[in-house]
Amino acid sequence: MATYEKLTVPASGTAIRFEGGQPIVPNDPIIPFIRGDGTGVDIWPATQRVLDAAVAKAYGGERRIEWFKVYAGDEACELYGTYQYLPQDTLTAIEQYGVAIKGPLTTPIGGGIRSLNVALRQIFDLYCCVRPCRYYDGTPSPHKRPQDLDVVVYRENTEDIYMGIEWEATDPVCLELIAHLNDTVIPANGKLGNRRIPAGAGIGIKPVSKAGTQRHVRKAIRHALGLEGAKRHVTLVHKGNIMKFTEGAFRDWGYELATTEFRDQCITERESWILGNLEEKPGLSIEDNARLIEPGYDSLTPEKKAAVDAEVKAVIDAIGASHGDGKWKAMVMVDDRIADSIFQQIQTRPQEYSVLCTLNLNGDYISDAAAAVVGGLGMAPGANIGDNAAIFEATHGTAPKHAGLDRINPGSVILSGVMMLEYMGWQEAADLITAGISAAIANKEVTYDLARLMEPRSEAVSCSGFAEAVVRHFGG
Ligand SMILES: NC(=O)C1=CN([C@@H]2O[C@H](COP(=O)(O)OP(=O)(O)OC[C@H]3O[C@@H](n4cnc5c(N)ncnc54)[C@H](OP(=O)(O)O)[C@@H]3O)[C@@H](O)[C@H]2O)C=CC1
Ligand SMILES: O=C(O)CCC(=O)C(=O)O
Ligand SMILES: [Mg+2]
Repeated sequence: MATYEKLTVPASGTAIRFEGGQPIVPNDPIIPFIRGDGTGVDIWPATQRVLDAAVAKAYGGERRIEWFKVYAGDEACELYGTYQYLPQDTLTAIEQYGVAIKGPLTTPIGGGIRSLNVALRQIFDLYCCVRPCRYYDGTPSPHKRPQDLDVVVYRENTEDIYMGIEWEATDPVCLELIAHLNDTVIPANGKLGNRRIPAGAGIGIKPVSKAGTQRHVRKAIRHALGLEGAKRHVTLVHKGNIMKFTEGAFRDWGYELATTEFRDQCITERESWILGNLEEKPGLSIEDNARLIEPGYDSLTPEKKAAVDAEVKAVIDAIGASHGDGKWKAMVMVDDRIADSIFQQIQTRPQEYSVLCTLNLNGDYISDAAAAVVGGLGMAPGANIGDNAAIFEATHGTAPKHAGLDRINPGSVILSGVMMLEYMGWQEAADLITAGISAAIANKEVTYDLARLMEPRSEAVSCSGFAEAVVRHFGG
């Protein structure tokens, strides 16, 4: 039995345990929660109110959540002492109970502590950050057709520059590292010419591993396998043209996984072109097929032409029988897009995308951008999922200027709670909340962020008022 310095475990309730990466959920799970900094004081109570009411209504007392208050951020320092931002008690509780939910936590810019949010993801190896972005009818949006965007951002959560391995420009270790790189490592590479890291630079390291990439892509593909029609689609989003051995490798390792472990269930975009061309023109030669899939084929060098020809032949030989004759159309399509391009495409051609599988930093940016399309950060939920734990949290931060005013939109944390209920298999309670949110919005009972976008502008309800509206509208 775990011991706690300052926490009191709920008198009743049972721990969720994990088997083979899946949660085994009792009827009375103990769930640790972190209130959060800034607007956490507003959005957490609103969320708890909605989750409890939904569980009570859905299961009539047969199931209930036993909330276990744990501390992080400013609140933790008040209870545990200065600089105790992430006490061991909190880590022990999350480890013991497995599924937790949190409000946002402040991270200072530049110096000061490193992100507690990122630390929690790393400590519990929550390698997938899952952030769905879909439109709720009636939500005002700056976009003409926000309903066309329905994507899930799968953001790798433990690697990339978010690992926080970096050195300040004035740190003697940084100076030593730069000297070593400039004098030994860069010249030894042979391809870096006379490039030098400028004096006075800070240094950050961007690790991206094959194992880290593939366990993440695996979850993204499994997610797509549960979808239907054109939504069975995973896009590997990267900046591999510039960062070839990190972002480019992410793409390559993603395709490798799709075409080995998921070979029977996946088709890549290029493979689909090759098989599609053959279906349209059954006698098509290898060379003509190659010409159709490779823009500028006729201007390529003989070696490059031969490589495209070989690719076409290899695809037809390997999967022509298993995936051809249109069978590939029912499979998960795996393609890739360069990250800057995806930012414009989710605005100009949102209906073409479904699961956006990204590295850590790209996913951070894209999840905020996608949220903006469907009405802003007030409706942007998220989950951090690993094999032995999961922590649910909104995409947004602490929004400090709104803290304590009972006006911020609690929708993102409430929807993160919906994701938690779904993860636990409590779909009936989750559905009540989704219906309640949809109806509250349709009824224009919304917080300031959505009210100011409504035309005509509507009267805003408070944060707690929105929670009450959601509960009132559980029936839809
Ligand atoms: N996972 C986490 O805990 C995260 C923590 N952070 C941290 O939060 C702090 C503040 O970050 P900041 O850059 O200001 O970003 P925030 O996401 O906290 O807020 C930026 C703006 O987004 C809008 N917004 C945010 N949340 C909501 C909401 N629930 N409802 C409606 N609108 C919302 C508000 O816009 P407006 O005022 O125009 O209405 C707000 O001023 C930083 O310390 C940052 O590191 C940031 C992201 C995630
Ligand atoms: O941890 C933080 O302060 C910011 C994290 C963030 O922006 C995110 O997870 O989306
Ligand atoms: Mg972010």
